[in-house]
Amino acid sequence: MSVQIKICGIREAHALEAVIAEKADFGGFIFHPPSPRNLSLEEATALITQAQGRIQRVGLIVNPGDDFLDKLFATAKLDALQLQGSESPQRIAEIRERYGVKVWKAIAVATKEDVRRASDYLGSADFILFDAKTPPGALPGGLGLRFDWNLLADVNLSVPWGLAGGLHAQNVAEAISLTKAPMVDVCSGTEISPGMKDVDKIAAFCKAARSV
Ligand SMILES: O=C(O)c1ccccc1NCC(=O)[C@H](O)[C@H](O)COP(=O)(O)O
Repeated sequence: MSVQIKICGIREAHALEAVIAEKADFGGFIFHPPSPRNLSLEEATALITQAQGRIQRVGLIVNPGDDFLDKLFATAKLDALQLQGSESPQRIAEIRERYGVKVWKAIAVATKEDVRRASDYLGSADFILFDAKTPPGALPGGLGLRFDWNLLADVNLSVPWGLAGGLHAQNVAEAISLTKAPMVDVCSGTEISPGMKDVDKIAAFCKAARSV
């Protein structure tokens, strides 16, 4: 089976059309006000409706409270929620149960110990995304930083997983060959500047990921 692809940080209708045209598997929509890719509920609802039945829609959020999630799920129909903060396995189980949505957990990786932390989420998360750990005080993702892919050499999880962090068209094939990641996630590697997607970079990334 070929690698699955998620293009994250979609903000514009034409970028979403490009992601769908390239047959990416997942489109990511970010709800995090400090991010240059942040969407209002209104903006997100338009994109999520445009994407319905054409690509799986993943909402990305950091340590969300129920107030925000209640509003989000009242307006937007997401296929999965990606949690990028310090959410505990208990909180993930709670969100899954309360909203009846698949929950992905992003694990911030700098060391082997970080990779081992993924096992804490088996039984609560539906999907594990290994992403690069970012510096204290910085955004928890979308910075184009990568980690040592060798840290994933013996990953063997009972849930699906993916690789993120600093991927782009020029390195994604090597990353897949080395890690055997079944899914790759990219944000800044498909942009000309933070939050501005580029259709040629989206196409090049998808082509390179499928070349392995
Ligand atoms: O992208 C953001 O702005 C962002 C903000 C807050 C939390 C997470 C964020 N992105 C997470 C992603 O899923 C990215 O695709 C992932 O971190 C990889 O980003 P990049 O290294 O830029 O490809």
